[in-house]
Order: sequence, then structure tokens, then C-alpha cells
Amino acid sequence: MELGWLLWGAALLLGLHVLTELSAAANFAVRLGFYYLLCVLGSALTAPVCVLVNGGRTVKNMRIIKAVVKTFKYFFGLRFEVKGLENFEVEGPAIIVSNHQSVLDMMGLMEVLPDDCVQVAKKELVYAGPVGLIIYLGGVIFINRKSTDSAKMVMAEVAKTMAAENVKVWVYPEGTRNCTGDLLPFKKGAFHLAVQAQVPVIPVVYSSFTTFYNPKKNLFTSGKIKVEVLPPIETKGLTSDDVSDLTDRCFHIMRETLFKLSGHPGEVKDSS
Ligand SMILES: CCCCC/C=C\C/C=C\CCCCCCCC(=O)SCCNC(=O)CCNC(=O)[C@H](O)C(C)(C)COP(=O)(O)OP(=O)(O)OC[C@H]1O[C@@H](n2cnc3c(N)ncnc32)[C@H](O)[C@@H]1OP(=O)(O)O
Ligand SMILES: CCCCCCCC/C=C\CCCCCCCC(=O)OC[C@@H](O)COP(=O)(O)O
Repeated sequence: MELGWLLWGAALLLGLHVLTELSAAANFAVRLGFYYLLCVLGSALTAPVCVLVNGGRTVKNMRIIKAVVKTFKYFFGLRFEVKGLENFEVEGPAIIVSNHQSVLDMMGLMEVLPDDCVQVAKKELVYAGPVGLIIYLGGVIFINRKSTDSAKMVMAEVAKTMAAENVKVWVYPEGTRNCTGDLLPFKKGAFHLAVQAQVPVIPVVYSSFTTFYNPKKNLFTSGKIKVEVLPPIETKGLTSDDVSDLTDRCFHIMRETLFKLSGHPGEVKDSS
């Protein structure tokens, strides 16, 4: 008899646990699905406006895209606390490097994006329907991550044109999304670009999303994101021999800032 009640109790607890997990998974899927829907609908409605106002593919469209994307955070209860925006005020072009945690980064990007700034993106994004179209219209530079030579060629071309067109270029040096609360080792493309164009590197760090967003735990709640724009790092006089040192320097400054903003002192290997 007692064993019977114990079994009923265990079954009840298991059932509750399964229900909680299912409801967390459903809640996560609905919220992320809604974000994708906003991106697709927002892009479909914004693309004609960009064409009508600016006539086609140009970085000027980013102002329009930014105004639309900046409204998304209210749907998800996300708040941004931004410091150091004055560090964007360099004369002429610059390379901006930041950590890349998730597709939600587009909201953080648009929260601080300076004028006349294009991003470097993987070429596959251009096929993402209306989102691909809006990214194309915004003047985003597409690279083929599967071909180092082709990516390097595109970056070398950008180095030549950024001064002529006075644009800033935003690169995610981790090269892929990473939501572990730490940084992946940096790829060197952004730093070669900065040295080739002899322009400063401006690091931007977003605090870890792991307290409110974690796909492995079906977690997507409201939350606060701290953003810090760090002082520019000059590259005048540097050569390709200095690229490794420059990369390491930025990596360490950004990692230290990431831990400071995220409120944990040491390394976090895995958020799962
Ligand atoms: C209105 C509603 C809108 C809704 C939508 C919302 C918003 C959208 C709107 C706009 C925003 C769009 C933003 C999109 C963001 C997308 C983000 C991404 O896609 S991240 C992924 C793509 N980005 C990157 O990969 C950038 C980082 N990667 C690099 O820099 C890489 O170095 C590389 C150039 C891609 C090459 O990578 P690869 O793995 O092939 O090689 P390595 O890095 O290992 O380098 C090998 C070797 O080459 C040397 N090297 C690298 N680059 C250069 C160079 N430019 N010149 C010379 N040499 C170079 C490097 O040093 C290595 O040599 P060594 O080992 O000897 O040092
Ligand atoms: C007709 C085809 C229709 C396709 C519809 C596709 C739907 C896509 C809908 C919404 C996407 C919104 C995402 C906004 C842009 C996000 C940019 C981004 O974060 O890309 C990831 C990329 O940095 C790194 O990729 P990986 O981590 O290496 O992987």
C-alpha cells in the first residue's frame, strides 16, 4: 500500500516535471518564433521604404532599419544600458568589433549602431527571404566563410573603399554565434582590415545573455543587456606582422569587459 502511494507520488512529480519542461519549450519556441516573424514582417515592410527613400542598396538604409529594429526590444521586455557611445566619435572610418551571442544580437547592434556603418555577414544570409533583402539593401558586405581566399579578397577590397566612402565596418571576430558566456578565439580578418586601411579598432562588448536567453535550457525571458563601447585602438604605423598582437590585445580587453559586465569574475566554459 505504502509503495503504491510512493509510486503515485513519483509519477505525479515526473508528470509535473515533463509538463514544466514542455511549457518551457513551448514558451521558448513561441518567443523565438515571434522574433523571427517580426524580422520577416519588419523586413518585408521596410524594404520598399528603403527603395523609395534611398533608391536601392546603400548604407543610408541602415538608419531606417535601425529605427524599426529598435522597437523590437519592447516586445520581449529587453532593456539596454549603454556606456561609451562617445568612443564612436573618431574622425573617418574605423573597424568595430563585438561579441556575437545569438540572432537576438541584431537588437543590440541597432541599439548603438553609428551612422554610415556596414556589417560583414556570412553570404548565406542573403537567401533569408525578406531578411536577406533588407540586409542586402542596408549595404552589408557578404563573405564566403568556406573560402578563406575569397573572404580575404572581399576584405582587401573593403579596406580600399572604406576610406573613399568614409564608412565604418562592423565585424563579429568570433565568426559565428556563441552563447556560452565567454568569447571564442578571434579570427584575424577584422584586424587585417584595420591594419590595411590604417584605421582604429573600436571594441564593443555586450554582457552575457545566459541569464535570460539560453536555447539549451529553453530560456528566453525579459532581461537587461549592458553594452560598453571601448576606446579606439590606433593602428597607424602597424603592419601585417602586428596583426596577431592587435588581435590578442582586443581579445583580452573584450573578455575582461565581458566578465565585468556579466558580473562573473572567471571563465564560463558552457552554459548548458
Ligand atoms: C527591418 C527589420 C530587419 C530585421 C533584421 C534585422 C537586422 C538585419 C539588418 C542588418 C544587420 C545585418 C548584420 C548581419 C550580421 C551577421 C553576422 C555574421 O554573419 S558573423 C559571420 C561572418 N563574419 C565573419 O566571419 C567575420 C570574422 N571572420 C574573419 O574575419 C575571418 O578571418 C575570415 C576573413 C572570414 C577568414 O576566415 P577563415 O576561417 O577562412 O580563415 P582564418 O581567419 O583562420 O585566417 C586564415 C589565415 O588568413 C589570414 N587572414 C585572414 N583575413 C585576412 C585578410 N583580410 N588579409 C590577409 N590575411 C588574412 C589569417 O591571419 C590567417 O593566417 P595566419 O594563421 O597565418 O595568421
Ligand atoms: C524564401 C526563403 C525564406 C527564408 C526565411 C528565413 C527566415 C529567417 C528569418 C528571420 C531571421 C532573423 C535573423 C536576423 C539576422 C541574424 C543574423 C545572424 O545572427 O546571423 C548568424 C550569423 O551571424 C552567424 O551564423 P552561425 O552562428 O555561424 O550559424
